[in-house]
Amino acid sequence: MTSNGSARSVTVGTSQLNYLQASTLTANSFSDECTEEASTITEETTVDVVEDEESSEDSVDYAIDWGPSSSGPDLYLPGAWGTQGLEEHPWDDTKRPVVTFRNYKDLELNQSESGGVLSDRIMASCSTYLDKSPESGKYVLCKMVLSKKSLVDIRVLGFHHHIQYLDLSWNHLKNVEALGQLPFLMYLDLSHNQMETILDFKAPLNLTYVNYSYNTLSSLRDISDFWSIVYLDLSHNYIESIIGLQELRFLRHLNLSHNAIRRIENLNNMKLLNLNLQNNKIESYEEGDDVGFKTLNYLLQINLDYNELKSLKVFDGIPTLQSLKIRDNYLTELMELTALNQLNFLTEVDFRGNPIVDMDQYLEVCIKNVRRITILDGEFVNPEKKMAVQNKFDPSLYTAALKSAATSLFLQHLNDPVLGVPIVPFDNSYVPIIVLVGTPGSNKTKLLKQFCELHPKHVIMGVSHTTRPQIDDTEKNTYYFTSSEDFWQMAHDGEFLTVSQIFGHSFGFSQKEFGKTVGQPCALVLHMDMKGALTLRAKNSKTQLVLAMPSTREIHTQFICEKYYNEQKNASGGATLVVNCPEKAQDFLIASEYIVLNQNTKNSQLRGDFANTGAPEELSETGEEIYSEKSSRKSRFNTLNTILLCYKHRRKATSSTAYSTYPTFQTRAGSSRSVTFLDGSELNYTKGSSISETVIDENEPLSVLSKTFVMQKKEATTTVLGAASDVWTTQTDALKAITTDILKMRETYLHFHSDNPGLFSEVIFTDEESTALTKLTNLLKNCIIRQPNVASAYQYKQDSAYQAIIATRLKCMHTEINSEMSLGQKQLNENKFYTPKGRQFTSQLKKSKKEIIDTMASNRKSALRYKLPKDVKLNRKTSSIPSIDL
Ligand SMILES: Nc1ncnc2c1ncn2[C@@H]1O[C@H](COP(=O)(O)OP(=O)(O)OP(=O)(O)O)[C@@H](O)[C@H]1O
Repeated sequence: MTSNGSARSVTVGTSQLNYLQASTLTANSFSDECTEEASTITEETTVDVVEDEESSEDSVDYAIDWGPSSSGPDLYLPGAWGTQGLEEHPWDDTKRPVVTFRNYKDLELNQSESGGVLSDRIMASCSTYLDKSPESGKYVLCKMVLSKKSLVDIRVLGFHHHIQYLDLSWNHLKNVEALGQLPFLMYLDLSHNQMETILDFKAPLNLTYVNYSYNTLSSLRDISDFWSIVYLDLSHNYIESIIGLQELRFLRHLNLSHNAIRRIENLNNMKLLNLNLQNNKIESYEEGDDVGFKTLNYLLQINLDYNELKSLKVFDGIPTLQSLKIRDNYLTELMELTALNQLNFLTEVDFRGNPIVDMDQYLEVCIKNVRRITILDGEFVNPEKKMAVQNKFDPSLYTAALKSAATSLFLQHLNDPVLGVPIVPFDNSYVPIIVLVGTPGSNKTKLLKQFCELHPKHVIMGVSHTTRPQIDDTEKNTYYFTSSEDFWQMAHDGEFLTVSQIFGHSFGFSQKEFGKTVGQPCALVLHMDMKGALTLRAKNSKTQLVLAMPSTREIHTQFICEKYYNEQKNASGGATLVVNCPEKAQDFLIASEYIVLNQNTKNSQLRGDFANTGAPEELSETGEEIYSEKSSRKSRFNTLNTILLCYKHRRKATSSTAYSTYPTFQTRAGSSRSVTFLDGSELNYTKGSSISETVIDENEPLSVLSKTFVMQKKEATTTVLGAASDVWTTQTDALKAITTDILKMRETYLHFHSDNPGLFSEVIFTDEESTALTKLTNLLKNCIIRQPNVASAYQYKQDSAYQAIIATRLKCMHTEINSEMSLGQKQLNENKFYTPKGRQFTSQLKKSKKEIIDTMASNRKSALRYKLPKDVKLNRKTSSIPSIDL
């Protein structure tokens, strides 16, 4: 025997060889030739066996180390029959005793063998290890590597029904019916053949590995008979659609790459771990029962490289996904990445070769949406980068608060303090501050008011500024209701200590408001969200935080419902249109001009920027729309008692049946109008017709109860924007959404509390009022009494140092005024102010005036920057602590 490995001689006992011979003969019906050869081996015959490190493809002889005391039937062979499936590499030749009777290369092929007919001779030289037959208990050949043998006819395999492992790759096979007689077949490699049909033979009992890659399959069929398959490779074929695989409930690895598949379909409920669909023609995501990756609840890896995908929506419902490869597709929208933000286990994504990769902020958006990302486009994502992105888009409560504190400090420093206003440095304040911290809708405002009424002498309620509209008169003293412009002007002027955004509105607590407790023996009590409270805390560590929440989720939900929705009055429900109104609401018209409402609409309110969203009073002769104050949308809706609500306020919404009877704007009797929708379709309507389609997009969300629609007017055409299905929602849905938001916030706050022990001085339940008020009172006592220098803060205005500063500033101003006056006097003397004719300014005067203004400005600046002279010392008197009777 020849070999290409290192040869060694082993003495094999007769009984062993007889056994080998016998078992192989009985089990495999070897040819006579083979039998003869085996029977010529007698006692003490020396057989060449080979240790070979190369693959078994060349069917080299392998050694069997029988061991000194081993005898035939009692031989121990690892991996007894049926256990192979449990091992990692069940047919790994390097771990097992392997047998081959002859070397394939030594065979002189006869005519039929050369023609591609598989014979026992070839099989004997290509078989490898033994295993015990479950039928006879004798050892039989189980592994057959028949790769690259130019095979066309493998019918002889039908006589070897113990084969478990069969490698038939790189042959010319078209028909494999004979495999139907191998009931124990587990591993089948038929890659690189000419197969046109998939698994066209009787299903073995436990086939687990199937490789049909590089064949000519153009379609699939129902292969549910082969239910035991775990690994299925169908790559490099011509398959156009995925069918017939759904019943393979043990299938874990499916390779369909390099085919002509256009749709991801018929994969529902499969337990795949690994799916390779690269190099196909998958284009778009379609909605449907059997399309997409629905209910693939085990999937870990998907490869969709080199397809034609434009959207990532298809990945929405794969909770377990860890790796997503989608190179060289047509992704052009960064927004698409938001589809991945629910995939909590996704750690590796590859978008190389897509247009989005070249977009600004690609990296940030990726990192933001794939929160656990570790490998992006083949490169490790640096944790610092991740942290930076997280701080930018989704900072932790602490980070957000610190950023906000830093911003407000920065703004304060940019702005000179206003002269004469006693601005108390917040960070050095001794004024006790108690902040009730909680989510919106937790009823803390009510509790706060009760607390202030309980201790009118010792508690001052801090009033914040807000851009949200006032709901009713009870809110009069709760906030300073401010326009957005004024609010942000104040913010930029550094007047706020905190700024928070809640449900699209801004809330700020001003330095000035804080100053109002100066000189009073009181504590300042206010309510805020967590970010605002932490900002105050960051600036003044003496701020006492109190977590104020309803005691249970159920009660919290109930409070939210009471606050944001009046269910009693909402008799008949109604559709809510979430309209995203652009800043210039005037550009929009509300479609249903007249809305007939039922009786229950007394509390309907118009909110938002609709004041000028008027429908035209009438049309002029030339078709122009004429507006008047009377026709403004606000007055119209007020008179008609229509329900138009800002979605973002979501409060006191009273719904009722609303009938849209007229289209948007008044058309002259009998005349008709047309509206062009997004998809280009047109809607014609005349006076009296009702319109039920709706849409809109962008910026501020508004709700419109009743089916109405909003359009953008552009000269002659009126276009309806957006897509109706996206924006319509019922009022109940809107309430659900806000409840979910707030309850989520509740969880975050509670976690924050448990993660930061000691941060909150007290926790109170807003639904247990008397206990809560007692706790607050005790806290108040502690706050006020334990402030050692409380009195000196109250004496601030009497502080001589403070007076010295003010005096100096006044002196500077005085100098400034004097210098202005003398300059004016000088010019007056020089007669530069007036023309001979009288009271008209000359250009020279204007110039002089400018000079005066400039001088004034620079004087004022220097006056304001005046620092405390070194010899003036702050002399805080520590007077006795005011008596507090609580
Ligand atoms: N200056 C501020 N900074 C930060 N958050 C603030 C500020 N003023 C008010 N808030 C918070 O804004 C949120 C919304 O205010 P709003 O008045 O709408 O609340 P609410 O729903 O009435 O609250 P509650 O039901 O707890 O009384 C509340 O959580 C409130 O505490």
